[in-house]
Amino acid sequence: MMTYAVECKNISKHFGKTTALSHINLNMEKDKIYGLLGRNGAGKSTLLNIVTAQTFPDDGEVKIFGESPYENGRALRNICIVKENGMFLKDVSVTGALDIASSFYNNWDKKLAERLLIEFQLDKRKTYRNLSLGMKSQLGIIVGLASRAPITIFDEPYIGLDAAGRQLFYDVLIEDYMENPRTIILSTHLIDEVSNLLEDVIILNKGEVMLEGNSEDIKNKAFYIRGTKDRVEKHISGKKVLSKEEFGNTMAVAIFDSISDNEIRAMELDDLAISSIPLQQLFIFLTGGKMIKRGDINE
Ligand SMILES: Nc1ncnc2c1ncn2[C@@H]1O[C@H](COP(=O)(O)OP(=O)(O)OP(=O)(O)O)[C@@H](O)[C@H]1O
Repeated sequence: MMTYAVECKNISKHFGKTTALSHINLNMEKDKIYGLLGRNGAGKSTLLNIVTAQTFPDDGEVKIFGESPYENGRALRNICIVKENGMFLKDVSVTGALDIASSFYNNWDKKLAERLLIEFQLDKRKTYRNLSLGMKSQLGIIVGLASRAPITIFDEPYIGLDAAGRQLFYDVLIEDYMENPRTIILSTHLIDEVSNLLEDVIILNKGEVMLEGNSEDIKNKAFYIRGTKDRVEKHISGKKVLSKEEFGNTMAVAIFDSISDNEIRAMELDDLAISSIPLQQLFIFLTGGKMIKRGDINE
């Protein structure tokens, strides 16, 4: 039987009357990059806090490489979570923070940490309290990447980081992942920026898994189709339509469904324009207010 890097079985979590997570079932494989996506309040951080044993679920079970992470130091050394703040004590210096991290993670890569300090131009002597928002993000990213932890989680890691800093993060992440594969979970709102990095996507919506799967497979089901109204309607009959707009005799629809090569050829013969929907736009269609349940999407 396959041992997953992360297994979530029927996890639910409530805060008072708020349901943060409801019956979450997920398996994440070893050595894969996952995107954990969801609107504000969807439950992403709560799920990641449960996976890293920082919060207890009300119900359900988490396993990290087959073991419960709760009060299990050995399992926790396999996980590095980088969050937007609160990573280190205020008086610790950048050097001190890296020393602490290096003693915790078995696969710590000192050279990578030093290279990133130079590339980010982060002053090693500064204490955590004196770092700017972006510098705190830089330190978190250095720790996350240099930890080489078998499960590395980035929960919105780049608050305050400029576009060049984020690009550096993505570039080093993919470069180092190719040489040292591990399970990486990226939770972010900047979907366009990371969509090419993600092998699998998990979309949480209102505490439930709305969609999960291979990102290429998902992108291959998401199309805009545009043409004369009657022809568009003929070809989309029976397909799952995410949005529909009409301009006079023209209709533009966004669909999320399997389309065969034959169907594409038939649409082209009818002069319909077909283009793919970027992941970020698909995310907006799926989570943009309308309640679409998992069962409506995953056949
Ligand atoms: N400690 C807490 N006490 C009370 N409610 C909480 C607590 N933590 C989370 N919640 C609630 O649980 C829900 C999920 O929150 P969570 O932080 O997991 O969402 P998120 O997807 O990470 O959101 P964001 O993208 O805004 O960070 C929200 O309704 C939130 O208000």
